[in-house]
Amino acid sequence: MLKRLRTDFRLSIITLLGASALLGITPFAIMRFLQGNFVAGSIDTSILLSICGVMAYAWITGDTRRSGMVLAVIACSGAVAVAAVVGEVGLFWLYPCLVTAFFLVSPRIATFLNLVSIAAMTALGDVFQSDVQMWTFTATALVVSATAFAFAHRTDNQRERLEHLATIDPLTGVKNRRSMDEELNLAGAHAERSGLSYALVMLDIDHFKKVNDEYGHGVGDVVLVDLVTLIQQSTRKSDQLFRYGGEEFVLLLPGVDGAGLTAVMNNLQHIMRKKMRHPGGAISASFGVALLGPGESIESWLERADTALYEAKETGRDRVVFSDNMSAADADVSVGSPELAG
Ligand SMILES: Nc1nc2c(ncn2[C@@H]2O[C@H](COP(=O)(O)OP(=O)(O)OP(=O)(O)O)[C@@H](O)[C@H]2O)c(=O)[nH]1
Repeated sequence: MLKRLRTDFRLSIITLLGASALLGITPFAIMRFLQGNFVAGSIDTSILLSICGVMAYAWITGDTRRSGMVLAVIACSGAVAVAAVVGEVGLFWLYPCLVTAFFLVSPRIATFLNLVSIAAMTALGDVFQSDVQMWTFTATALVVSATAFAFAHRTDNQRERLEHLATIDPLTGVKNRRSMDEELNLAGAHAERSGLSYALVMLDIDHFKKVNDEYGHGVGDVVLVDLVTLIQQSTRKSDQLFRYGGEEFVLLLPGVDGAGLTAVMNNLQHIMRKKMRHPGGAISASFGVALLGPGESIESWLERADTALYEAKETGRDRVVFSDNMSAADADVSVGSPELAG
């Protein structure tokens, strides 16, 4: 439970808001019933129950996006309703609700909710003792909203930037190994649910060290970027390329097997041979290919592709080797040879 609170920011805000609502609104609900103000007491009770319901929904389903949205709407509309019933003292509740909305939904939606709530409050002219009080309230509420927006917008940008830094390889712009682990797990779960076939291609540039040694790291970097561009141009949009490390890449291909996979690999190798160049001439790559087997773990899948790549390197480079788990018939290659013509 504590781990979920630590790792899920929105869930922690929903829980904090729920706990604050329980502690902060309950005494007011009781007091209003005791004072005979049943309308205000009922509104407080409804807000309390709704917040508790949303909090329970968020914990059970993990859907904090929807829960956050509902909670932000409940908080803002609840504050307006309370002010409409109890008058001036109810105004103060809107301030925390305006700020909280920015923690629960996107800055744009929170701003919209803020403006609607402030406009609704201002429209309830009876709540205010004077015009000066009304405009003071409107101005201060707008200042609170604008400040909260600026803060939330900046935080969102920083979060996106951090996410980018943590998941994207800065040289080539493709996803890094960390993202790959997540995507492979998703692919495994999807394959189990839907039965869709997934192929994994591990590829490694041949004699890349020579390129670096002879022409410098700058030229090596250009070769890496060219390789990524070439693969992305030669594969489908749904295929995903990851930088596994150094000059090694992983290509995840959904929905291909058998003859289709053989054709994809033939095509890729053909294009690489034709177009991959460095100042000293052509550049080749070796490929290890594995199809995800039924019930197979991601680790075993990766290991089979890696073993196939190792075999491609050991048997001369510039070739494609299918993992031996893939039958020759599926791969549309001759029986007894797991590799395509090198
Ligand atoms: N330019 C550049 N080189 C890199 C980068 N990352 C790793 N390398 C280099 O890639 C080379 C990999 O060398 P090796 O592992 O010996 O592989 P190889 O020379 O391609 O040999 P084989 O794979 O056996 O064909 C090393 O020289 C690394 O310095 C990078 O981001 N940029």
